[in-house]
Amino acid sequence: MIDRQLGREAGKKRRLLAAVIGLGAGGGLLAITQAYYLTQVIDRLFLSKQELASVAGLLWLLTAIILVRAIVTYLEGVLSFKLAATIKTGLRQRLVSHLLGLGPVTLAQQPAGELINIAGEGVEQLEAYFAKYLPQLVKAACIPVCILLVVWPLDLTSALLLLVTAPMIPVFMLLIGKLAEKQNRRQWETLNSLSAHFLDVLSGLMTLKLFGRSIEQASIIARVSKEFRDATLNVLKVAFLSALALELVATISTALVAVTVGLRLLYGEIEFSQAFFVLLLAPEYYLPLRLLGTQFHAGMAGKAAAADIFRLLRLSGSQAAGGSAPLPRQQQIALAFRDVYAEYQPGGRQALRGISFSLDAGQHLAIVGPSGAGKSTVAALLLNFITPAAGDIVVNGKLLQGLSSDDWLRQVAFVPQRPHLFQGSVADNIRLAQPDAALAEIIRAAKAAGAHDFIERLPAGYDTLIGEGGQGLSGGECQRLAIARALLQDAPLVILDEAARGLDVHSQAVLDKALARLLAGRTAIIIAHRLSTVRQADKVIVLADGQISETGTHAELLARPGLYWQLVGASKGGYDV
Ligand SMILES: Nc1ncnc2c1ncn2[C@@H]1O[C@H](COP(=O)(O)OP(=O)(O)OP(=O)(O)O)[C@@H](O)[C@H]1O
Repeated sequence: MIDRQLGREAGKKRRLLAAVIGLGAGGGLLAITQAYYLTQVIDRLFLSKQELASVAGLLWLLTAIILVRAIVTYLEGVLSFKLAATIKTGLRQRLVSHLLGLGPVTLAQQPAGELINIAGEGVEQLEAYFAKYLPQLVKAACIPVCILLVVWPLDLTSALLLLVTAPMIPVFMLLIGKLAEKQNRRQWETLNSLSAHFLDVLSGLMTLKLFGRSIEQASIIARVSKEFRDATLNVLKVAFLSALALELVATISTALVAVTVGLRLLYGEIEFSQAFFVLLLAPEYYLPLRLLGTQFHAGMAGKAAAADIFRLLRLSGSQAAGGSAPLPRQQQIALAFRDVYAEYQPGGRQALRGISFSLDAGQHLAIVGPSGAGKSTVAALLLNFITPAAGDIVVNGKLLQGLSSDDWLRQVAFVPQRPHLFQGSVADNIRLAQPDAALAEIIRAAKAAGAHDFIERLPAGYDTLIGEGGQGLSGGECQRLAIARALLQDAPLVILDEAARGLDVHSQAVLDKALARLLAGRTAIIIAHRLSTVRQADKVIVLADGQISETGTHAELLARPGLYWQLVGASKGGYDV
């Protein structure tokens, strides 16, 4: 009935949990006390015909008990929501930092819509589990036992009736529990798939429109939505059915106690005060069990979401953890790959097989090769997105695996083909590389990146909002912003994934100048797509199927009829792969 992992989470907040349990049990004891004093008041007033004044003390006590009971119920509600909120916040923070720690490669393998749903709606589902289901479960375990202990010495027949009928409720719950769990799981999975599909369609809308497939996708979303509606209706059906059955069991059981007590009262086998006390306690006895039945489904929904939350928390990533050796800021960086192998899944296809090369400080290396040859994997290794499966990467004589990842990544500027612009101002997007940079430094970097002029033309200059929901920028403009970021970072190693094609002559000339400023005096690894870039590189390596097929300068490579010669020849001297 308690999910082990969620139980462990609650156990971490022992004090709050104990307070919630204490208040719940306290509320139960107060209900018994209230019933006792109410019996006393009625007995003295109506059967013993005492004056109202003689029971004034009892009435005050009764009022105080009712008041304290209300306060206890209120506090229990507040604390159980606090317990749920604390666990939810902690779990969501853990989940987000774990997902970020997995790195971009592993994260890209998970459906984004599903991740958003699990971290958002999934964690929210736990509120009902911790704030309602769990406290109710504890109350259902404590309060009936307390009432039974009170009724037993007073009236054995009623006590036996209570004892025999009570287990019917949990037994019935267990019986429908499996069905409810299955339905909740199905509903949750359908919601996950709906979110994943919707996000997929949104991000690929342009492609879908181009191929005229957007209507088809809309009907797929409609179908999944219908599945979700059906799954929700099934959950509700089970919930209504079980609530009805539980109410029925509780009502019949209460009536059974009432009838036997009434008959015995009629034949004088039991005193009025005893009978009335038992009658008042009987509904209080079944109430926690009945309420547990209604909270049960909320609990099952939380359990279904929890399974996914903990699955993600167990997921291990391919991101290199890095070592602990500090790497103070280096003026220059020399690099060497020694027989490096790489794979994206343990035991999976090898993306790089025995790569070795070295690069002196300040040298520029161009990596060329057909699609899928492993060019981006070299960059992914240097950016610690993945760990080498074998072999060593050496930075200024030290093993990269042993170096602090934060220290290392501060010294690497990465300019991807399609840089991501975050929601925020232009200045904030450039400042990403150095959060405390002054505006003057940002403008200097933007000028060197050839971005200043177009930024000035934007509606609010450096304060213009870009990214999602903001002003759109062209591909060339985005690249120049990324170069400005890299210039501001002023890192000794630059990794550049050159955009393949698409810029007009003027924009390309501006971009080339910006790149020349960025690369000057720095060690650089360039995933090259243009012949002009390869020509200027100090070294070129040609990758094919994860291995180095040739290495040399542009002139040396062109002099022999190898893969490079073929690549350049195929592009009629323009090399644009
Ligand atoms: N995230 C990933 N998960 C699994 N396999 C991957 C992943 N990224 C790349 N690969 C595989 O690794 C191999 C090398 O890919 P890589 O992206 O390094 O090639 P590339 O030369 O950069 O190609 P392109 O020029 O098309 O970008 C390919 O077989 C590819 O399918």
